[in-house]
Amino acid sequence: MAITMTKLMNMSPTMSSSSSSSSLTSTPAPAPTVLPVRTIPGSYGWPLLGPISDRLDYFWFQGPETFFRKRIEKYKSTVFRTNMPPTFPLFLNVNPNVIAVLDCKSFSHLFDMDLVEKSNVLVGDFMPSVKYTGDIRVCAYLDTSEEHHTKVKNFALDTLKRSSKVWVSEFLANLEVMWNTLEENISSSGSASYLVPLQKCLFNFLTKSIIGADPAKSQKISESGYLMIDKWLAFQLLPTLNISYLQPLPEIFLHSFTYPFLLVKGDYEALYEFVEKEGQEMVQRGQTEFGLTKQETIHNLLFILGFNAYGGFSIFFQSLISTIGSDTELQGKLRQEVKEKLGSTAPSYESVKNLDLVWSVVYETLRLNPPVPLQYARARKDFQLNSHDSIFEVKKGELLCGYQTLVMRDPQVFNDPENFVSDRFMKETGLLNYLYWSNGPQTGSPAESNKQCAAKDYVVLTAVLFVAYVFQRYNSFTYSSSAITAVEKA
Ligand code: HEM
Repeated sequence: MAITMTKLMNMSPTMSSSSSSSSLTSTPAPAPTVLPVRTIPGSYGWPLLGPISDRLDYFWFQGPETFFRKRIEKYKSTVFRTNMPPTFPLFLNVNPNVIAVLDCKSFSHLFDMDLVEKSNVLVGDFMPSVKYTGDIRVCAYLDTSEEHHTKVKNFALDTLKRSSKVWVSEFLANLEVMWNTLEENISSSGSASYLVPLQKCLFNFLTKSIIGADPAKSQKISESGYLMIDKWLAFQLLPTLNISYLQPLPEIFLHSFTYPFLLVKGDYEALYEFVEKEGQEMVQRGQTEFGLTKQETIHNLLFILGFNAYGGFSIFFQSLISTIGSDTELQGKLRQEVKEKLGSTAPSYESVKNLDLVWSVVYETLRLNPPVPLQYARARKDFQLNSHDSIFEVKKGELLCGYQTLVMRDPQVFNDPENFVSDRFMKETGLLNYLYWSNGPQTGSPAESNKQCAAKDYVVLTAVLFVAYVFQRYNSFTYSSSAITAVEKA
């Protein structure tokens, strides 16, 4: 077992309540060791030159993973100072200075809302223009101390609860359309790129479940709603997105300035009008039950639908499909479990509960490929930050930056951390305390008092339903670079 008692005892106090249920902590633990206080290593470099050199390393010469790994090696520390893009020359009002936190223990400080605040730091010190969200700071940019966060987070949680009546049926119905399309394309062209059918499936299912509106009611939205959201997301996030090919063109044209909202204004207004007209029940509920204005309700619903849900699932399902699609042995095991435990019973909340390997594979995919790899939070006050081996002094106002892709490979917590171990979460259930993809432990509960993803449980369940559906329908499928090239029906 990878986690020793001493290591668990030394985890941050932020882990206390959820960690205590871990099966790994059931025996008395030895007293925690006293850690040395260290100055945070690393530097921000010369003004202008330091940030631009770090930006070029991050996007071009090294890429995000090597960028962080090289600095861990250089400073012999998982906590250090560095710069994060976007930076100079045209981001003069963005401060790129951060403290990187790259192990499970230091990263968990990002969840302690007494120590950190999350106002406007969703993607770092840089914040896309509020024009993209109707001049409103939507939920994900609000700190827990703001009254509006309480209102909107509770609205989001309530929306999900209400959507649960149709969540599974809508998802399965749209999955059927997706796989029918893929089969037709394989028959006609020998191969089927899955991105567009997947995004159409996600857009339809999420719009019906979250907004309570049927995209089919508007020809424009049903044909290109998913594309409108893709563009809206891309223009907001371009300065922060890693694009590894065709360098230096991305550095010059995509990472050097912000893109005006004007480029997607027409699309966003069409989506707004659609929600206003077809999602009346939800729009009304936001106003009467949660005290939001009509505009606040619609812009928040659009952000939850487009950014949180559609954006998150689009990334996550691509890694789920490629992970399972590239491993025929794993497909055999999943098929066997689904056949034995589910048979021909339709996948539902209840019927998928005992698919232990499927759940473990979903968790392991989230561990190795966290869909939202970067998380930020600002120190609310001066405090001491612990890594596994040291204590560091953090000053009020400093920005912490966690890169989950490395945090989720913390060798102090995970055995064989770099490799995909399909049954990892079947063998060690206590590990769910250290699965952080949702900006909180998988054992935590999203609430108004924290910034954990409102759909923490829905996301995992939806992925389990996806795998169960696929292996009820097929014995196997063949995957090759973003395409399905063959399916063998069950
Ligand atoms: C695979 C899909 C998803 C992923 C990977 C994901 C991931 C995340 C992450 C990492 C955060 C925290 C961001 C931060 O503060 O740094 C977050 C917040 C949030 N997510 Fe999700 N999410 C997904 C799906 C959804 C869905 C389906 C919904 C709702 C229907 C949702 C609603 C929210 C909301 C409302 C917040 C803001 C929480 C707050 O401000 O307190 N997410 N999500």
